[in-house]
Amino acid sequence: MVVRAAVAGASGYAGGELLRLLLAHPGVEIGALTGNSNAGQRLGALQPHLLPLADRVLEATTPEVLDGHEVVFLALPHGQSAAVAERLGPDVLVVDMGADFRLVNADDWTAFYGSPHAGTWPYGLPELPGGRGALRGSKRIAVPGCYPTAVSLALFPAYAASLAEPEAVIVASSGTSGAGKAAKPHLLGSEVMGSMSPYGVGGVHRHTPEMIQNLSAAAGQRVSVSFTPTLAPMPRGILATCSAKARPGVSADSVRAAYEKAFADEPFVHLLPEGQWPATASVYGSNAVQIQVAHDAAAGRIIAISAIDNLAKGTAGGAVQSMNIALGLDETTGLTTIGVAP
Ligand SMILES: NC(=O)C1=CN([C@@H]2O[C@H](COP(=O)(O)OP(=O)(O)OC[C@H]3O[C@@H](n4cnc5c(N)ncnc54)[C@H](OP(=O)(O)O)[C@@H]3O)[C@@H](O)[C@H]2O)C=CC1
Ligand SMILES: CC(=O)N[C@@H](CCC(=O)OP(=O)(O)O)C(=O)O
Repeated sequence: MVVRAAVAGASGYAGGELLRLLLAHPGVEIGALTGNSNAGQRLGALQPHLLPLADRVLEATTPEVLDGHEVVFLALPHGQSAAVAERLGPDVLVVDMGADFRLVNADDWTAFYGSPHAGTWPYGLPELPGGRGALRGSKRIAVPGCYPTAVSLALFPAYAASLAEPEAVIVASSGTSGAGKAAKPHLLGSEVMGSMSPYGVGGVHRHTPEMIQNLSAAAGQRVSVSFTPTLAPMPRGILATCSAKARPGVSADSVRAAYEKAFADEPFVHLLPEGQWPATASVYGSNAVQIQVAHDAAAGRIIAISAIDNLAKGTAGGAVQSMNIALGLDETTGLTTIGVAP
């Protein structure tokens, strides 16, 4: 089976990474490529690493250009997907890499994104409890945010096994590509190089409600989340350090056993051997997730650390993995766990 896939937002970072993966996917033929301000440009001028597509010209992002494909990926700024998606037919598999359809609670959407809620689609994080069932045969997929991917995978086993109190504290560092290609003053090279800095502090980052949604579903009760993102001087990668108070009676052995059970059959999530720690360099360019967990007995806390590539498992790789499940393909088709090092 070969499906024809269009990519909206092909000039951006997420769209570019998606095309890199789709070029190596045996079940996908690349159809229309669209942009916004760059419509009419050669892709080679914008994504020079995608040599086989260098002479393709970006079209405008319209439903007419995107319709007629079996799969349409939307790699657009949040708030832009809904108007396009609603004009695509019900038989088209639409995979939204933006935030528009991730949240269940409309009030959360409005509070963090400041616009009316477009709706909720099946959530593209297959590793979560019940995750694959929601995606099989679906024609609509909401790809998770990059931080919620890293954080939810690091902490859901502790909540699913009732090992942690319902309050989580998370500090996560992201590479600069997480913010997209558009120029922003705090992302100038001279601001970022050789420095790390926090942003979105105090419960205001828009990924916070998404983390609460995922962890609360795993726990079966509301989990509060204190999330502090930091910017790291690297192009890609997220390292999420997550901790929660351990419930009475929890031991290092019970924590380890819960994580081993959660990830035993996962093709992309690797619980590292004890004593080895996740590193963004190890997952660079791959769909792999590295996780390690420890029980800090003195502090009475569980510490779970994850590393992902924000553009791979954190968006484009996660999108392809979920597309594979929706289409009934092997989940790993076209995806690698092999990183690039050093
Ligand atoms: N970067 C990352 O690590 C992650 C990104 N995402 C999500 O993926 C989506 C794309 O992000 P990213 O690639 O980083 O962003 P970029 O800024 O790099 O790319 C944005 C893309 O959207 C297009 N675009 C901009 N404005 C509009 C508009 N009004 N209508 C239609 N198209 C428009 C741009 O086209 P043009 O260049 O032609 O103007 C470009 O192709 C976002 O929703 C983002 O949140 C999700 C997880 C991680
Ligand atoms: C480093 C950096 O700025 N990262 C971005 C990640 C957000 C992102 O891409 O998420 P969505 O998919 O939800 O838009 C940020 O914190 O805003």
